[in-house]
Amino acid sequence: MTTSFSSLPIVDVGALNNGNEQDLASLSKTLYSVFTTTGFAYLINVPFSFDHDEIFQLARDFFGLPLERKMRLAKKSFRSENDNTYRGYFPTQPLTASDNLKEGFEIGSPRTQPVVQSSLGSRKINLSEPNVWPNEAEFPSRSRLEQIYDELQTFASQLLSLLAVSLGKDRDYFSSWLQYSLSTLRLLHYPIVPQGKLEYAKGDSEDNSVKLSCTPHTDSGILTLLHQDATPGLEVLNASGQWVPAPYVPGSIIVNIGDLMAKVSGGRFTATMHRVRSPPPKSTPQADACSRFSIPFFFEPGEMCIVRPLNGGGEAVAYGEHVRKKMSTWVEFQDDSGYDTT
Ligand SMILES: O=C(O)CCC(=O)C(=O)O
Ligand SMILES: [Fe+2]
Repeated sequence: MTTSFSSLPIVDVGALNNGNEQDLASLSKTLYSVFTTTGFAYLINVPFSFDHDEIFQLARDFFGLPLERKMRLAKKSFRSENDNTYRGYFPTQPLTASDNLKEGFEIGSPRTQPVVQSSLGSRKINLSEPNVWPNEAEFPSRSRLEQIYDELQTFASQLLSLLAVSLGKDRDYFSSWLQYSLSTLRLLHYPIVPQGKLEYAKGDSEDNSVKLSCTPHTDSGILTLLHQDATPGLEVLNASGQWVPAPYVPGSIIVNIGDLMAKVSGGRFTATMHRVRSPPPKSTPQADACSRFSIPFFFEPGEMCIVRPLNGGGEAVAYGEHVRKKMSTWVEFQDDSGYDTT
């Protein structure tokens, strides 16, 4: 259960670099405490070869491509002649999702994954399909993004080991989950919403004039590592029903628990609801436009990984089934021929 927190805790993960056993044990306890209360935290001293500026420059480079080039990478639901169903680009959908106004580019594992035929059947979405990329000349950063994917996967796996220990298991308890992991690195861009097109959040008792670019949700997987830029917007729901802002803290990333890990922990860890407010509109035509970029990394097990609560209660489910069920609520998997061409 979440608590009535008023800000997110900041956790120093430097112990993962120094490898000191006592520090690691203490970090494991801290993570347990955070994930059983807020479900969300800032992490500092993260062990990456890239910094904030570099990763957001890559996102700006991608979204700066002409729409027609990005649409060549669009998922089949947006461009029927394309083969990719799960990885690739999705455009903004102002007609069906004006309170979810975002474009995105999604990358799975850089390594080829075996297609799980038995789970594919007649289904439209192939969770294990290869990535699609712009050509090298228009976007030379493919290998850098693949490297970033791998670094995020390694770091998330280290956190998972600490979570296993915090739940009374061996460090390697969840390792088998990660064969053919479906983790997704998602570049996101929330454009400025033109005045007059702003959608109001429904049933928001706290403030009826909230404009959203990403509706309230929990993430599906094990945990999410989020890079966000300095444009505010992310808000996290506390136990009192208040939306607590979670703006960028310089040098940090955010971590939050997904549904899967909440389930496996028998409800001890909490998958906390969050949403994103629309970037503020330009106050005058001369004012600087300040659209928002964010880069979540959804850390996920393999499609066939069987997930069951550690305490033995509840039903066992294959992760692929869990994620397919959840997908029906994701805006980028709802067809919309009226994608934004502006
Ligand atoms: O943009 C953000 O800050 C959060 C995005 C998010 O929650 C998501 O994509 O699941
Ligand atoms: Fe999310």
